[in-house]
Amino acid sequence: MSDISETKSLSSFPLSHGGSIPIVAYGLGTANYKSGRSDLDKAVIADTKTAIKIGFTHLDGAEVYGNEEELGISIRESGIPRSQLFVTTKVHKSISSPKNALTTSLEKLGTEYVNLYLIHAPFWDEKEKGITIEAAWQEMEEIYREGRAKAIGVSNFSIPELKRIADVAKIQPAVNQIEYHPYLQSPELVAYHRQHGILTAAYGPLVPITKGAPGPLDDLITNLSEKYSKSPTQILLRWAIDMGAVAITTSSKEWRMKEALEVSSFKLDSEDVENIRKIGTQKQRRVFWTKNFKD
Ligand SMILES: NC(=O)C1=CN([C@@H]2O[C@H](COP(=O)(O)OP(=O)(O)OC[C@H]3O[C@@H](n4cnc5c(N)ncnc54)[C@H](O)[C@@H]3O)[C@@H](O)[C@H]2O)C=CC1
Ligand SMILES: O=CCc1c[nH]c2ccccc12
Repeated sequence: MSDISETKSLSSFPLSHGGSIPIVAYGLGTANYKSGRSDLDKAVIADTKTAIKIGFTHLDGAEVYGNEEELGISIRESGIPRSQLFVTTKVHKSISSPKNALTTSLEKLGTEYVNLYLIHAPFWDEKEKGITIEAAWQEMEEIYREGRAKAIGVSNFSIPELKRIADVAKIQPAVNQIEYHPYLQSPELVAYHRQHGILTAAYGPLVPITKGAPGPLDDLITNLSEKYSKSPTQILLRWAIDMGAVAITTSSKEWRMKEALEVSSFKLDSEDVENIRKIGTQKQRRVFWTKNFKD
């Protein structure tokens, strides 16, 4: 992770594959995902266009969210040049061939490249899908060399899975997108990221005030909210960023989107970052992919 002192007033973090990644992302995967429908979801388009209009430049999509077409339309209709946006998508269902999967995703997105392409999760049956983690990563590297992804990475990978990649990689992952918040700090994994130049991207950053509430941080978050005149949401998003992670959040409400974007304009004092970290360790809560992780 980046050094905490370096994050002051930054709106992006550098990526090991070149370029930079905005510190806050708008996610299309929880509130927005589309299940089993073939028609366009107009609400997703409206919400995503609002997100782009008010200033989100980092958009977090995935094959399995079923809304890459909606994301593509939102980008085109936003009027913001593609070069000013940072678009992520991920492969999971079609992991048998990441290269073919990306071809389909790019068609749906209506763009020639993504800024970041991720293997969504290491949880697949290698015999059934006919591909190992090592072979999947080698295809990801080809995608990077082709220029169809400006950076490549993974999501939900643990240290043993990252080591399997490290053993064969010519290009190490730039990012591991994981569930990360004060109640799920995965310190060994995050230390591994730091040692190997992998940026942590945090999904579920608000778990302590959503599915993880109530909890030991409740009083501290209320106090810090008063101290900084910022909402509990902003305190938690900023905590993730001040720990060196990109914060991926979502909402269909414009005021919540604005609230999230405003976290670029302040920074928590280091003792407050540390207090949240310390008190957060009193509770452990994983919300996503709970059947797959062995911990
Ligand atoms: N790679 C992966 O496996 C995963 C990736 N993601 C990505 O991360 C994005 C964000 O994930 P989330 O966990 O939804 O993010 P999150 O932890 O930021 O939660 C967002 C939700 O919290 C609500 N919220 C905000 N402030 C609140 C408050 N004060 N009280 C109560 N509710 C509040 C919002 O309205 C929204 O519904 C997804 O859309 C997706 O793009 C999410 C899960 C897994
Ligand atoms: O990425 C977030 C979790 C997730 C995994 N598969 C799906 C499918 C649809 C929405 C979210 C997710």
